[in-house]
Amino acid sequence: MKIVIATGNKGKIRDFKTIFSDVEVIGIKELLPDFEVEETEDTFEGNAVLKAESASKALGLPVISDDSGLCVDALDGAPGVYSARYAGLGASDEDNNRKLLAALTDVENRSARFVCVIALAIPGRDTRSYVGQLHGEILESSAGEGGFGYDPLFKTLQGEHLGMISTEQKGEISHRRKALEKLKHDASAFEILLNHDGGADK
Ligand SMILES: O=c1nc[nH]c2c1ncn2[C@H]1C[C@H](O)[C@@H](COP(=O)(O)OP(=O)(O)OP(=O)(O)O)O1
Ligand SMILES: [Mg+2]
Repeated sequence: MKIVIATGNKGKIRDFKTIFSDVEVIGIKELLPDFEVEETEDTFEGNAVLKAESASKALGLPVISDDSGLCVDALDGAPGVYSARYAGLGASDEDNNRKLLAALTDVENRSARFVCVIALAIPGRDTRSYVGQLHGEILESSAGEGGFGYDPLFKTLQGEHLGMISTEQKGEISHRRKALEKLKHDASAFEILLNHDGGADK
């Protein structure tokens, strides 16, 4: 079984591979090295749909995408859908993390949540999407080397530091896991996603 994911983010692909241990996960760049989609929508769902539909159309196959980010209460939900470009276009995770810590200097309310929207595009069908969230807080400084993106700055409500736990542990609790569970519960759609040949012969 194979699943194509319309993402160029290696951290997301690693998360998906861990969560889907019994399915082969293929990043879109393995099939279409130049795949890029401009994220022009102002919601996670909107951008997730853009990415999934564009990849599905290009391949003629069912595809999932992931649009995700970090919403900080004290910043009115920022960086939100702009999480990847918070410190500017082409910003690194380190640049974004530095900017976030600076924005929260002396801020007491550090509550935040990760949001993940997975869209499933199937040729000839309406695209569906599934949301998962993980609540927690932003640390005063980074902790651990694990994960990707904003993980080293995040502690869950249950006290797990995402930069200090394994990919397997993150895969049990993450916003990405929660969105995927919803997709799995949409059994007929999930069935179609799994029962195709993920472009291996293309
Ligand atoms: O579990 C996570 N742990 C830490 N950080 C995370 C996570 N999930 C998303 N994030 C951050 C990374 C990036 O700054 C932004 C996603 O932006 P987003 O546009 O969805 O992804 P992206 O541009 O890296 O790859 P792509 O669009 O090809 O899927 O949120
Ligand atoms: Mg992106």
